[in-house]
Amino acid sequence: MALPGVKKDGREVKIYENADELSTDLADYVAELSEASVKERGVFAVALSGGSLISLMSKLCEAPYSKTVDWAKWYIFWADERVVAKNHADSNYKLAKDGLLSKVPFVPSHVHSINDTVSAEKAAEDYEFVIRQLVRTRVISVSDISDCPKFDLILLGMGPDGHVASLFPNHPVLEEKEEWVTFITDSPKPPPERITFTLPVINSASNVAVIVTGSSKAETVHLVIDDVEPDKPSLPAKMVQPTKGNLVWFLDKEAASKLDGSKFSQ
Ligand SMILES: O=C1O[C@H](COP(=O)(O)O)[C@@H](O)[C@H](O)[C@H]1O
Repeated sequence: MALPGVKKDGREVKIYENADELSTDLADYVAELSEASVKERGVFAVALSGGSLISLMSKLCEAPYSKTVDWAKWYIFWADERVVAKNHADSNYKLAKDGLLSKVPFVPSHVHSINDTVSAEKAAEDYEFVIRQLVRTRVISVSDISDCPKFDLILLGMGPDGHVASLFPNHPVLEEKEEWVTFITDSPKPPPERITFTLPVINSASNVAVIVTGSSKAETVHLVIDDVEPDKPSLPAKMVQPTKGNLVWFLDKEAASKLDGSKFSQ
């Protein structure tokens, strides 16, 4: 069960005793959104990230969710991907395949991984093309205030430097307003070549969840959520502000340890 959290500026912050409790509630949250979306639209379009997120989603592959979630209605995407072969240890697809996709009955043709045989630039272009096709057929909704895709759920992690997806601090792609998917070849965290959803796409989603654990990220969580130095250039995680969608932060106690305590009394 979450410790007392807070709802602020449309953003919900949930804090858990440990990663195990976070994982249980995250499974519940994703399963509920899946059910609501399938009821409303007949499908659930969800974008994953890599990193620690996938092991924190493991409870979704266990009972009761393994049986109750309508996996056949899921369409899977990646909010970011490293441009490496799909069987490479750095691949976000491989991470999800080993930890998630191989454990429950997803429809293989609904799993939209990147083209790993081309350059980062071409992979981003191809991925945006695939998303455009699925927006056209309404597998992915469209935002009513921009022409951006409106994913039912985008799941993000956050690095200690405040990066989300492959949007890194001070990188020019933070300014990208036209493309839905872009690429970088100079990631400060290896591997250097990556593709990533842009901020307009992330901020057009119906639901965005940022899942963060561990004390190494506590200072950045504090800077982002307590809005320290609001006038300074933003950390990428601080720029995640869905225009009309819901934003939920899932934190364990360590990641939340530097938050202003007063903000978390009910
Ligand atoms: O490089 C990446 O890092 C972030 C954060 O990873 P974490 O292991 O610190 O949670 C991840 O969300 C992103 O997808 C990945 O490519």
